[in-house]
Order: sequence, then C-alpha cells, then structure tokens
Amino acid sequence: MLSDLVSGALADAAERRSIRPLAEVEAAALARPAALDAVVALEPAERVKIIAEVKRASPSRGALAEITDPAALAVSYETGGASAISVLTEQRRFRGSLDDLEAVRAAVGIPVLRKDFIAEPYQVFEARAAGADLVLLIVAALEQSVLAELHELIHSLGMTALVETHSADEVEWALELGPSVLGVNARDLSTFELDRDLFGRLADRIPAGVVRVAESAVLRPADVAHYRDAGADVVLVGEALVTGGDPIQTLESFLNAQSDPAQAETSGADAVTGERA
Ligand SMILES: O=C(O)c1ccccc1NCC(=O)[C@H](O)[C@H](O)COP(=O)(O)O
Repeated sequence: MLSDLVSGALADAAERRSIRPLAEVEAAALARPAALDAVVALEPAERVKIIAEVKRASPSRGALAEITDPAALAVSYETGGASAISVLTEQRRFRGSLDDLEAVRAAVGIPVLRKDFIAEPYQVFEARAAGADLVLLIVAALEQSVLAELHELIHSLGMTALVETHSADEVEWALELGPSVLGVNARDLSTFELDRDLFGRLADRIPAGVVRVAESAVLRPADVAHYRDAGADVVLVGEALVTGGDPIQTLESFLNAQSDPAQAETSGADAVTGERA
C-alpha cells in the first residue's frame, strides 16, 4: 500500500510538472514570504499541543467528510486551539490537493503541514510555493540518501520536516538527519493496523530537544492523555476532528482533558482497530 501511495503521488507530481515545470515552481517557492517557525509553534509546553488535520478520506476508512471549505475548517481548528494545521494533499486516496493547502495557508496564522507522500524535490518546492511551513517525510517510504536530500532541501527553504517513523530502526535512521520534529505514527501504513502503545515504546529513543509527535488513533480525550503520559509533546489528529461534528468543541475537549489523568484509564477505543468501544 505504501509503495502504491508513493508511486501514485509521484505520477501525479509528474503530471503537474508537465504543466508547471520545476523552474517555475522553484521561483514561486523562493518568492513566498518566509515560512513560519513550526519548531517554536510545536515546542514542548505544559499541555500537549495539537496538529489538526484536514482529511476528507483515507485508504483505511474510505470517505470521512466532504469538507467543501477547507479554509473554514482550518480557521475553526485555529480557534479551537490547534498549534498547526495538517493538510492532506494526496488526491487519489485522500481526495486532497495543493489548492486546499493554499486556501488553508491564506486563512490561518499558524504553521501548515503538507501531508503527502513526498519522494522528490519537485514536491518540496510545490509545498513551499503553496505556503507550507512543514513537510512530512515518511522514513519507511524513502531510501536514506533520498530522505537526507529531501530533509536538507526542506530546511534550506526555511521549512521544517516532520520526520515520521513506525519502528525503533526508523527512529534511528530518522535521528541520523538531525531532525527538529520527529513523529511516531500509530498506523502501519502498509497494513493500516493501529498501535496506540507504539509511541510509548519508542519515545525514550527520541532525544530531548527534538519535538515528539504522536500521530493517529486519537478518537477521544483519553487518547490524548495516553500519548501525553507516554511523553508526547504534540498529537496529530485527523479523523476525530472531521467526523466529530463540532471541531472547536472536540479540540477544546482534547486540550482540556489532558489535566485529568483519570480519563487515561477510561479509554474504550480498541488499540488495534481504533474502533470506538
Ligand atoms: O489514514 C490512513 O488510512 C492512511 C493510510 C495510509 C497512509 C497514511 C494514512 N494516513 C495518514 C495519517 O497518518 C493520518 O492521516 C494522521 O496521522 C491522522 O490520523 P487519524 O487521526 O487516525 O485520522
């Protein structure tokens, strides 16, 4: 699944490049106002911070929400207290686009993440040209040399990489890059299995000074508390926010629930499927 997603994303990028060549996108990227400092926005604080995701659909869940106005959704995320916005720009399985990213960038004042299957420099320049401040790099999807090249490019353009891992080896490879922000995704991107305890097993391997992001499988406030207790500085939330009805209220409940440790014990969500009990 992951290699299909990467090859689909590369094919779509090749099509866009045939219309808008690299030189043009590079010039647009360099002409953008400077990226926002995502490391400052996400740096550890008393409460866990939230990256709120604009997510219409996914390979594991199918259609999630229509989201006709991604900018309005992002504004409600910002109002609800999100520290950054993640925009899924992959079009085949997530029904996202760079237009969504541009619209969100224009509407909010907090950092915006391009969440996609980034595997070549063109996609990084596109991200900056569309106004991204953060770009996702998935360790499992990339050769180490490509990972290092893209990481360097992201930083040379003033953006921050969110380097995503799913195992102890991947954390080790990610750390070779000297990342500022490192994510552990509870979702295995090939099987879709969710393991909410993975973050806790890997967190100690992430040195102080690197922002620790727990990604996926947050369905209720207790899940935020669970990640916080395991050492997360930030949680990345998609599905619960786009399906939950009122994103502002959902975000507030996630941010406020963190001070109630009792809730950590009452989570009824299944750690493997992520289904609500
Ligand atoms: O969400 C999927 O089904 C998926 C499948 C394959 C590759 C990536 C996938 N999702 C990307 C993400 O990691 C999530 O959108 C993000 O972490 C939020 O997760 P959630 O809160 O569980 O929607």
